[in-house]
Amino acid sequence: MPAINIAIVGVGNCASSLVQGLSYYREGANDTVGLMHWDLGGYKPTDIHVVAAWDIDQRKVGKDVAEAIFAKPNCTTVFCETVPLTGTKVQMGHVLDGVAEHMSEYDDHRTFLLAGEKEASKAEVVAALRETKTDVLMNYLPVGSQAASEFYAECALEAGVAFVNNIPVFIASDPIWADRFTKAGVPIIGDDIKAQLGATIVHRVLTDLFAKRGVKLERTYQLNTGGNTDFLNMSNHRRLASKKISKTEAVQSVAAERLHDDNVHIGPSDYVPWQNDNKICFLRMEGTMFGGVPMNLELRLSVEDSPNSAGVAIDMIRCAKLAKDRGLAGPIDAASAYFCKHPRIQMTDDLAAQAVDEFIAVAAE
Ligand SMILES: O=P(O)(O)OC[C@H]1O[C@@H](O)[C@H](O)[C@@H](O)[C@@H]1O
Repeated sequence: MPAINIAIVGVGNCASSLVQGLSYYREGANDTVGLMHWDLGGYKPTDIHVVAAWDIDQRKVGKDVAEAIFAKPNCTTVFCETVPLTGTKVQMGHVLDGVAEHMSEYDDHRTFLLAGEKEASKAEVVAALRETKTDVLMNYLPVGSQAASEFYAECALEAGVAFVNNIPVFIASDPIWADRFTKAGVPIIGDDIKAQLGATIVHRVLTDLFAKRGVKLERTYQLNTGGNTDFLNMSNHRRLASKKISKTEAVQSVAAERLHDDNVHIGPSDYVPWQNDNKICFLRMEGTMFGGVPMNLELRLSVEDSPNSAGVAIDMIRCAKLAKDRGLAGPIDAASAYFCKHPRIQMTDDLAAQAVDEFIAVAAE
């Protein structure tokens, strides 16, 4: 199998976990533990190589990706200390609204923004994608980066590179963008990555269970706290809107009956700096069961957010490459439904898992 060349936009915690994972699995340790697929349609994690990367933070720009992933403000757990140099240097990106809160507003770090460093133009990004023979572009910009995500989506379209939209900005699920990818012959998977065993999938599976067992879900909340830049960004409500829509729709879409807005509260709830990349989710579900008798369920989930995302990203990359190999274009619906919170077409996670397996089997033929 040939290699899969990926480019990364936004060398934050999620990118750090992904790149660490590529080394972790390359070293042969724990071959398959923590993966949904070791061999996905003939592609293994060891086939993935980072060939281009963009960021806008001086602490990362100019460094090899293997070093930039450990630069501040990244704070995720280091589970692979020795990541060999990739030979790929982080380039200055295009800023627009793709700037994290800690750099834009109440900010000690503004100086780290590369004043004087020329921003990458669209032509330069497209040329770099072509020169490096990038197969898949991973969008890891901060939540709320609408314009910047659209800029890189445009670059992917022009370069004919598959686009994986990990963030809650609506591109794969937006009919106009979906149509543009279809017409350009370019596959896209998105929107908003659903963590391996995160708040969304747990909440969805339990909501589906209520539906299947005939228990009427009356009220629910999902409160999340964390201390990474994602949570810091989301303390700015302007950047939060699409994230709340994405997370809420992910749960509403599997409920037997849509809950009234007053009875569902799902969102990032608070920024707790000392938590760093540890995310804690508090979940409550209230229902009515046999005989109209009430019940409730409470759950607390504690996860390291970024490895939890990387465990899914490693499969999205390979599905995007399989789609590209097969000449598929536009949103890849099975993969988007299984791996993302806000796909164009929602499915239960059981059906989505089955649809992904079928997609892999057909795509690999
Ligand atoms: O735990 P959930 O609800 O699946 O959400 C997790 C993911 O949500 C994404 O929006 C974040 O950018 C990721 O950092 C995170 O891993």
